[in-house]
Amino acid sequence: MQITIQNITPNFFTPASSEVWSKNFELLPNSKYLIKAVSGSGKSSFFNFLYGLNNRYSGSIIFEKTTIASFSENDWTSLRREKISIVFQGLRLFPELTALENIQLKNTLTNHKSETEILAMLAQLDVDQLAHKKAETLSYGQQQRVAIVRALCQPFKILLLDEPFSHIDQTQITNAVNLVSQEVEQNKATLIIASLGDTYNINYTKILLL
Ligand SMILES: Nc1ncnc2c1ncn2[C@@H]1O[C@H](COP(=O)(O)OP(=O)(O)OP(=O)(O)O)[C@@H](O)[C@H]1O
Repeated sequence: MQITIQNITPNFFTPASSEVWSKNFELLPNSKYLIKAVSGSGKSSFFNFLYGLNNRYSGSIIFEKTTIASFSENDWTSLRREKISIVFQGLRLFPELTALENIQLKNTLTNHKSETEILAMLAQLDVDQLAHKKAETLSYGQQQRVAIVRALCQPFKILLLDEPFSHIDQTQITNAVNLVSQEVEQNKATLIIASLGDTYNINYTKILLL
């Protein structure tokens, strides 16, 4: 899904000059982007704008030909079920549910993956043995890997990952990047990763400094 950004600026803080704020640019389907940000420069705010959780900005964000400011809550619900997926910086797993229950809660909305496929993805990130453990008992790096798998358990045209690998070791980052890349290509999606510095060895269409 093509995303057109037209001159957006947050209303609740004054951002420093960057390649995102107050600029016009497009994010293309089948492409990978890195938002390389300084802490506090607004990358989580930018993701919240794209995910429809915050509309306190001037300018326009356009999905294909429609400005997202015109979407109703119902529009957002169906977009978040079938078109746009996210790993939040804070993950937002349900602590009392197991890793697998967290994933299935999302997956059952569209029955996107079978349980066998979900367990295979968890195995690819070396957390399959934790499938039946409560999320709150997992380390942050293990929770990150569960949240990544959860985000892949729906159809999507846009995948937003906010510092998704910050607590994961290099071997597992490589495995996670491979899994994410494979799913992004299958979905012909736009991948947008935010990071404070690491580039994760991904061949980006463009790196934007924020
Ligand atoms: N609800 C809010 N009300 C007022 N100011 C806010 C709000 N949310 C964020 N801010 C401010 O907006 C700026 C950007 O915050 P944001 O969380 O988007 O940054 P970030 O780049 O993701 O930071 P980090 O990398 O440290 O997580 C900060 O100055 C923050 O204090």
